[in-house]
Amino acid sequence: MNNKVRIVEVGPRDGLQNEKQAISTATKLALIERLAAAGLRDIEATSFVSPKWVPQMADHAEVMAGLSRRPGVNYPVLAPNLKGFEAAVAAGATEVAVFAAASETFSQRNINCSITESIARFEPVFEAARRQGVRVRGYVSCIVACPYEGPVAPAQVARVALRLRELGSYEVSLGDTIGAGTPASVLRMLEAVASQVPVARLAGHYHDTYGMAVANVYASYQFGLRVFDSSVAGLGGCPYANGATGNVATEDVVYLLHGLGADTGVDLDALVDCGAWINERLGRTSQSRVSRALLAGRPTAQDV
Ligand SMILES: CC(C)(COP(=O)([O-])OP(=O)([O-])OC[C@H]1O[C@@H](n2cnc3c(N)ncnc32)[C@H](O)[C@@H]1OP(=O)([O-])[O-])[C@@H](O)C(=O)NCCC(=O)NCCSC(=O)C[C@@](C)(O)CC(=O)[O-]
Repeated sequence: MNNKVRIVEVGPRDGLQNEKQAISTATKLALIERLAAAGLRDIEATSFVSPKWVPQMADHAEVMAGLSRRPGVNYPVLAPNLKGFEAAVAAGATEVAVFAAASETFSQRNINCSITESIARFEPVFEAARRQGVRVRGYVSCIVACPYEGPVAPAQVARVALRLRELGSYEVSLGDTIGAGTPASVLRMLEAVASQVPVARLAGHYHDTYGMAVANVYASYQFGLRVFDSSVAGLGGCPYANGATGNVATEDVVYLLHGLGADTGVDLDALVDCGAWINERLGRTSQSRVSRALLAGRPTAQDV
């Protein structure tokens, strides 16, 4: 079986979008550059959403203008509608991500419209993207549970994922937004989604609120997924769920996958240094267990 895994690093976007403190554009760019130097080839750089809704991403055009754009590295951005798409492309984006939810209430709170309305807003984005040769990724949030509605039916996740795929998403990323999933609930969801969308077109995007994210990555890898979203040092949080933590830490995903014999192309030591650097900048402690262990000089599975 294919052992190549693509990691989509979402730290500069999902990880930073909820940070209340001011983070300079220079710091964001330095983070992106360090991630690229550590071997990440897909780095979600920013989002072209309303600065009234997400002030931390208001410098999206400056971030895009300042990228060093290493060959072979993609810098996708979020775009919730045509306005965001046009601004993203004008800023030099060659890949965008639209984001829907499997829960009506979450859709309303996150993007101020119903699921059906969100799909209608995405249609012109896909059309424009096709004309301009821009790749589009689709996200589905609340793939296991919604902070307002509780458990979400796997069939509903499959419906939204299929619609995003039919519209032209090259890949659909499945977001456990509040990190409530367990391998059992994630696998139930994956079985439903995989009956509509090929596994090779799916990505796992798991938050770590309940400490289950690495287990969910493992279960999904065994199921056949080969693309995972993660955030260096586990940066992030969710504004819609009290106490929700960030994405699964990239360091933990890389350590897990390398232990399974998978090839991520990521240099774990350089990634750990990058995580330590951004944590120091933000005054945070790492959410990555692997990073904490390595920085404390503990032996790795390769040593013992
Ligand atoms: C989607 C909207 C814009 C709708 O917001 P709205 O208020 O319904 O939009 P509107 O079309 O009525 O426009 C209202 C104002 O927003 C402006 N506007 C309209 N569109 C844009 C745009 N693209 N960029 C900049 N400005 C925009 C528009 O020009 C207007 O400006 P005004 O006339 O009041 O000055 C808003 O709800 C929004 O920006 N929401 C932010 C959502 C967000 O970024 N959430 C976090 C990312 S999703 C996520 O984290 C989950 C994920 C992907 O990681 C997966 C997972 O873990 O589940």
